[in-house]
Amino acid sequence: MAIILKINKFPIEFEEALPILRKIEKAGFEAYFVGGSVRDTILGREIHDVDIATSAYPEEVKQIFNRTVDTGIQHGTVMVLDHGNGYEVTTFRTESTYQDYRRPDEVTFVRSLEEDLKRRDFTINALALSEDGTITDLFSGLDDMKNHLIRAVGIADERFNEDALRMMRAIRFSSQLDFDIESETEGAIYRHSHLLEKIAIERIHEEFVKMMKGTRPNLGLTKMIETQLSEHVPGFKGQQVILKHLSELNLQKMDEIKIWSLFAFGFKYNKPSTTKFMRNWKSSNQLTDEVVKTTFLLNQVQNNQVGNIELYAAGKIAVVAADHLSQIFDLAIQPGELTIEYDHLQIKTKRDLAISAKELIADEILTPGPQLGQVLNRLETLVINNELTNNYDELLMAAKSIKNEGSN
Ligand SMILES: Nc1ccn([C@@H]2O[C@H](COP(=O)(O)OP(=O)(O)OP(=O)(O)O)[C@@H](O)[C@H]2O)c(=O)n1
Repeated sequence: MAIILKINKFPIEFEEALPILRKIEKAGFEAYFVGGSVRDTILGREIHDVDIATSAYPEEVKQIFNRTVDTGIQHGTVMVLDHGNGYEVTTFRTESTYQDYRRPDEVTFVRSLEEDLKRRDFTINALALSEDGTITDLFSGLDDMKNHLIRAVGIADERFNEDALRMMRAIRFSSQLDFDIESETEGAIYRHSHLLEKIAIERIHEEFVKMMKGTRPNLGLTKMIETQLSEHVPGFKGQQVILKHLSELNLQKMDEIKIWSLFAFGFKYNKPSTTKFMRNWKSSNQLTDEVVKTTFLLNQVQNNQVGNIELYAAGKIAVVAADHLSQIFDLAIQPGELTIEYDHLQIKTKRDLAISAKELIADEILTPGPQLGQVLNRLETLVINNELTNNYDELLMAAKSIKNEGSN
């Protein structure tokens, strides 16, 4: 069994950060790379943020470096600025500080790496990498990596009690890495699933989307149902049958709009219920708007009600999303059909009309007032439906006759 105990070549992100580790060590403290970047390096995945853990207390870190920012000093985190990069350097600590309702003063700083690794969530996230490439693996994280397992550090119930979001993180990692959840850990998620309701929805949202964008979203969704976590997130309660059905669809390559529309359409939501669902997940207005449009368009596809007006109202983003989802839900349209039809529309917004309000006034066809708006709306509809060509002269003539119709 080949266990890597030493890394021979650091990825560039670590190379660049090595002087930071060395400087801390030179001052007489310990310092390691920790967390996701170590995990992802060993797995050969791209790394994001380089996190450093140290035995130096925050005030000591600040003395070692010239340029630091107190990004989270009460949690023990100081940002060290170096050649345009910022590194989070965090003092070893025992308490989990992840729950928003915890007061920062509950954090206990310690000098021991072991104490720090012990309070981390999963064995694969509890590895420390030192400056010479040695990996400290106190909880068989490397074995678990080899066996593709997400396993809580120590007693799973304790880890989830410290921070219930970790249950969603387990499922997210399972989907991202295509790992299974070790059975003790999975059992603890099942027993503690209700604790998820204590967690800020924004944090759950983030993990949920990462899970759905992972390599195995189907696995993630199935695990959410099996562990009952799905019973404790907005809109999913009591929907196991539908969720199970959704978990069997092809969920690859979905962006956020498609992800949320998948559920809204799956739950047979109309416009107001989709909006409510999105609000409950604390989604941005922009995302909510696109999801509402996509879901509505999918309903129209299902009911065979899609014409140019519907495509125009939905807009390109929703049209593309609905095209993809129509295939996933096996609705009776061809791949890309909506997008092709949308692209053929003569205008995509009112601004594309070949005549403007200003020009109608300048040509003395109309004067400012409600009738002007009505005529423009009418022209817009006629052009969308290809009953008129979007050309200045044709629109001018049409505007005249619409006006005359109105005054007769
Ligand atoms: N609820 C949490 C969140 C984080 N951690 C620890 O803090 C590290 C960094 O956390 P974070 O940056 O949130 O996640 P990563 O594991 O780095 O994963 P990713 O970058 O993919 O989000 C984790 O690896 C883990 O050791 C934890 O124990 N419990």
